[in-house]
Amino acid sequence: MAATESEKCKFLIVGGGIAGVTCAEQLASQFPSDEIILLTASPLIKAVTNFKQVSKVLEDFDVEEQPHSFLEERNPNVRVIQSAVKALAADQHTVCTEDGRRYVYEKLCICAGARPKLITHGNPHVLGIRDTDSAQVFQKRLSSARRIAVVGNGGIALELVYEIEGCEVIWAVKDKAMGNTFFDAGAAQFLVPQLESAKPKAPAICKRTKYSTEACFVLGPEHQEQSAAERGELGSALGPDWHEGIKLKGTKEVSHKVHFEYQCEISQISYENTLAFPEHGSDQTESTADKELWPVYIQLTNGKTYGCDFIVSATGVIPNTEPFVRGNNLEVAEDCGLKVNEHMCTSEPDIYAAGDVCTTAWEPSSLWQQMRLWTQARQMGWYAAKCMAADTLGQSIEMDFCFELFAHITKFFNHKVVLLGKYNAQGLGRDHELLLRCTKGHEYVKVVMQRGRMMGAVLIGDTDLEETFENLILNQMDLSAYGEDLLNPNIDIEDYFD
Ligand SMILES: Cc1cc2nc3c(=O)[nH]c(=O)nc-3n(C[C@H](O)[C@H](O)[C@H](O)COP(=O)(O)OP(=O)(O)OC[C@H]3O[C@@H](n4cnc5c(N)ncnc54)[C@H](O)[C@@H]3O)c2cc1C
Ligand SMILES: NC(=O)C1=CN([C@@H]2O[C@H](COP(=O)(O)OP(=O)(O)OC[C@H]3O[C@@H](n4cnc5c(N)ncnc54)[C@H](O)[C@@H]3O)[C@@H](O)[C@H]2O)C=CC1
Repeated sequence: MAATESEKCKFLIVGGGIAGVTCAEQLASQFPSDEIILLTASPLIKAVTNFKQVSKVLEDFDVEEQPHSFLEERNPNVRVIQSAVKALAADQHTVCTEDGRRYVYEKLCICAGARPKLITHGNPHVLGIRDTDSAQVFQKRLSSARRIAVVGNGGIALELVYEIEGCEVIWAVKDKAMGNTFFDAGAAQFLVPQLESAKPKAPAICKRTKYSTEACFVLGPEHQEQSAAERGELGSALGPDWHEGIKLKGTKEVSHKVHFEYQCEISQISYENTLAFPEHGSDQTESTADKELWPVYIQLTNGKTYGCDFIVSATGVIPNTEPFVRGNNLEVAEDCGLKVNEHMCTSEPDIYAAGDVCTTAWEPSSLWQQMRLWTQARQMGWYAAKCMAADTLGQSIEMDFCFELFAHITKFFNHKVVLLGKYNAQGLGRDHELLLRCTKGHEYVKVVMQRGRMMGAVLIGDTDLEETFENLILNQMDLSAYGEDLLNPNIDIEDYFD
């Protein structure tokens, strides 16, 4: 195709992450005689394999990072083109890519994901982790580090502070307890002792989504200092177990050495040898009183200062919307995601969005909330394809059942973690109560009840309760009569409700 030529297609998908690939595959199976074009900025795509519906809403699947040919071989009517979208003209149904090509679509699904929302940009001492490339840069910098600072209190920070060995970690946490996006102070208290002991030799086996990559963790010279994101390239997001097989080790002979600084943020960053911060502002802990020189210094809002080798900003994500929003009437939410309605449609005709790039703007079920996670990226990609197909065929479609109940299975600090419904009583106001069961080092079970109904649960450890609780939350049965017996370990709760 000549550089100025346009190519027409019925379905155009942008993004080779889970959302885009799932959307393309679903459309390919529904429209076997139409070509589906998938445009992606990244050289590899994410393929979902071994998908199993474990229960009504819990899913289990593997994710593999694969070359484009893998998707084309699985779906002969999908063509993958590696080129980043530079502009969208929604009124002309046209997308332009960085290599000067134009694609005229009938229906477009934007699945461009997100990138780290760093505390500051352009600072070589502040790293974000998103894709294989940025993980490689992090690993390389860590290998020569004595002390790093981690800022943020969500998924990435939780994983890092547990996985890093041989390096002191200063963890600046905005909240009163760690892990605020996933659990409450009680669960945090249950998990903290894991940081004070050495990591077990073998990781706990936890049946849940697995991640593997074809790309090996060997750095080319061009990757040594800068991540692809810093070079303006956009890779797709890592997922569960991304750190397995990578050595996350610094220069010291320690297992875990995490120093918590709660309820504070970084207020200032200063560079090599400048020692810009008055020492009287620091407390005289081992960490702050030392006279070692560091490449970078952080000042916290609690007045303390620390020197470190670099800082990891694990402070959430920002959706990749710029090339799509410019010049169009796409509505954008407060978190910068493309707003989508209950049919995954944006505010522009024939444009859909799914995964991390979008923000759900429909009235959600009382037991569901959006979180930028793998499972939701897959579900949205799949459902967006169903909606695109229904609109093309003039059919109606109902919201998929997966949006009825929030469900997430993951692993933190070598424990299986299951989150269901309003697991942190999100939006329930004061009108709720919590039931707790905890065996130190073994399991932590928290149930959120409202007017006798189960609204959510946090299950840490091998509790085996997820399916039963999923059912109890979904059927909204009045459980007042059972009281605290709901969590009585001597009662087989499954028999109760059979
Ligand atoms: C370190 C890390 C660990 C995680 N761990 C978990 C976990 O344990 N469990 C979990 O559920 N979730 C986890 N997540 C979140 C999960 O990975 C994401 O929510 C999910 O992968 C998002 O998928 P996506 O397809 O929406 O976006 P992405 O995977 O980001 O894919 C976006 C795609 O769009 C392409 N793209 C972007 N802009 C353009 C453009 N202009 N033109 C063309 N292509 C473009 C990119 O190249 C990429 O292929 C983790 C995330 C990170 C960063
Ligand atoms: N096991 C899992 O399910 C995992 C999921 N993920 C996902 O990957 C994505 C990226 O992960 P994270 O960056 O950890 O995002 P996150 O959204 O999970 O957490 C961001 C954290 O940063 C804090 N924060 C925001 N701005 C801050 C600031 N200026 N100073 C201090 N703290 C600040 C927030 O309060 C929050 O605690 C998320 O969508 C997350 O859900 C990541 C790792 C593991």
